[in-house]
Amino acid sequence: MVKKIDHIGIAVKNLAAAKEFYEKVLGLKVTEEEVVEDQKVKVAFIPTGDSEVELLESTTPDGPIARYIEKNGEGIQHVAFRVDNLEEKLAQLKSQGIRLIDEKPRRGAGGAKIAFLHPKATHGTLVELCERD
Ligand SMILES: C[C@@H](C(=O)O)C(=O)SCCNC(=O)CCNC(=O)[C@H](O)C(C)(C)COP(=O)(O)OP(=O)(O)OC[C@H]1O[C@@H](n2cnc3c(N)ncnc32)[C@H](O)[C@@H]1OP(=O)(O)O
Ligand SMILES: [Co+2]
Repeated sequence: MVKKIDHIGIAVKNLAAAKEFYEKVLGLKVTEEEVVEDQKVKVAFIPTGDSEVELLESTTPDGPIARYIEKNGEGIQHVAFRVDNLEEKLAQLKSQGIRLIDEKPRRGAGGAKIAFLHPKATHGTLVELCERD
């Protein structure tokens, strides 16, 4: 079951500069920062009520965030939905013929289990599913 929007993933060129906008201008607070090597990103999480903003800076010129910015500029790169059982959800989507980027859960920020669905299968949005303890 999908529970809520877990986070909105925003691709930025410079994490420090973007953090400054969210903290100093919007008055929000970054609570966690982490490098996720598997995704070639450095992330900062900003809670906003029941969901979070995830700022993403690429750690390499060839990662998904670098490629996204190259094509589109900075902006919303994905929407992440919280699910209670990721493996079960992926099996269901697979049986429905939905194009998955990740057929098995990967390790995301904060130790979450994550998997991406292809934007061509979702009416144009890169969707992340995530399960947290
Ligand atoms: C840390 C973790 C966490 O939360 O814990 C994260 O979030 S990591 C977040 C970063 N990691 C990821 O994004 C991993 C999953 N992403 C990927 O595997 C890739 O970025 C893909 C989504 C498959 C795109 O790959 P690539 O750029 O090589 O493909 P491409 O440029 O040929 O794109 C294929 C088609 O999808 C579209 N497309 C590409 N990226 C898109 C996006 N972010 N949102 C919507 N559409 C997108 C392109 O415009 C193109 O459409 P047209 O053919 O019509 O032109
Ligand atoms: Co994410």
